Amino acid sequence: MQGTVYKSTGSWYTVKDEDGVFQNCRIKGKFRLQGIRSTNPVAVGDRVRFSLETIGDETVGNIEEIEPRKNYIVRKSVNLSKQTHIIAANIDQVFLLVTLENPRTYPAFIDRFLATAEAYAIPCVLLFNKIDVTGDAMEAEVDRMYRLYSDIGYTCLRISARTGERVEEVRQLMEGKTSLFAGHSGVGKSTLVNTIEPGLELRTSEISEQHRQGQHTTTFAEMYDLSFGAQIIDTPGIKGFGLVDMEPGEIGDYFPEFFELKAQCKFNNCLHLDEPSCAIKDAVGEGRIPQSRYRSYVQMVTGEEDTYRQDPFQET
Ligand SMILES: Nc1nc2c(ncn2[C@@H]2O[C@H](COP(=O)(O)OP(=O)(O)OP(=O)(O)O)[C@@H](O)[C@H]2O)c(=O)[nH]1
Ligand SMILES: [Zn+2]
Repeated sequence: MQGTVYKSTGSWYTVKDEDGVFQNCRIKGKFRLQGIRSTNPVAVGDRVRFSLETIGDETVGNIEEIEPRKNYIVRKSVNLSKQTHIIAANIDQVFLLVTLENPRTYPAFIDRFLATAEAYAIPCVLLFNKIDVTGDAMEAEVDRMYRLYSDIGYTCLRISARTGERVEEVRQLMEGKTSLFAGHSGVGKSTLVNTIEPGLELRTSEISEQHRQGQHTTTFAEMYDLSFGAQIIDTPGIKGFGLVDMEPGEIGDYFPEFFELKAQCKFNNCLHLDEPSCAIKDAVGEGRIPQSRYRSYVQMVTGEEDTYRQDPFQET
C-alpha cells in the first residue's frame, strides 16, 4: 500500500492511505536515506509504501520504503551534534508572513529566509499581513517591499488575516498543495490559519529556543487536511526553517537576481565582495539590484550572525 505520513510520535507514524484511511504504522528494519544522518528516518510529508499486518485484534502497518523526497527541511539535533532531525518533507510551498510593525520584520530576515527556502528548493510566497492597520508611511514601505520582491520573481500578496481581505487568494494558492506558514511571533500565523479554516487549531506558537533546548523535547510536525483540498504542515516551535549549511560560494545562487547575472562576473568563483569586474556589484551600483538585498547577502557570506535584527534599509 501507499500513503502519506501525517504525524509521527517517534516510533509510530500516522499514514493516510490511498483510500483516505489513517493507518498506524511503524518501521521495519533500518533505513538509510539519501546519505542524511538523521534522528528520524521517516518524516511528516513522506510518501511511503507499507504493508498491513494483523497482530491479535490490532492491525498495524509496516513501512517498508520511502519514496524519494522532493525536498525536506531539517533541524540540527539538540543532543547529537552531527545528526539532523527532519522536520517535514515534500513541501509544495511556504508562506512567509511579514509585518512592518508589531512585530517588525527586517529585510535581512526575509532575505535569509528566502535564500534558505531556495536552498531547500521550496517555493516561497510573501504575505504582507495586517494591511488593515498600516498608516500612510507604512503603506509606502509595504508597497516598496512588495515591488522589490515581486520584481525578483516572488509571489507577494497584501492581506489582512483579521478582516479576511484577500485571504481568498491565499486559499486559491493553497488548493491541491501542501503548505507551511512561517514568520515572526505575532505576525498573524494563527489568525490567518483560522480565517482560512475556522476551527483548526494549530500549534504554530513559537517556543523560545532556550526553553525548547532546556526541556530536550523533540517537537514533531503534523499535517492537516483542509476542507477545500489543501494540506497544512504545522511545525510547532519553529518560526522559520532550520538552518541549512551553505558554503559561501553557493549563497549567491540562492539570490535569484544574483544567480541570473553571475556568469557576467570576471571570475567564475566570484563571491561578489571585493573582486574586480563583478556584475553583481555593478548591478547594485546601478540600482538594478536593491542595496538591501546585497547587504543581506554580504551578511550571510561573511557570517555576521544575528545582525539581521538591524535594519539594512536604514542608512548609517
Ligand atoms: N489588525 C490586525 N491584527 C492582526 C492581523 N492578523 C493578526 N493580528 C493580530 O496580531 C496578534 C498576533 O496574531 P497571531 O495570529 O497570534 O500571531 P502568530 O504569528 O500566530 O504568533 P505566534 O503564535 O506567537 O507565532 C493578534 O493580536 C492578532 O489578532 C491583521 O490582519 N490585522
Ligand atoms: Zn561577482
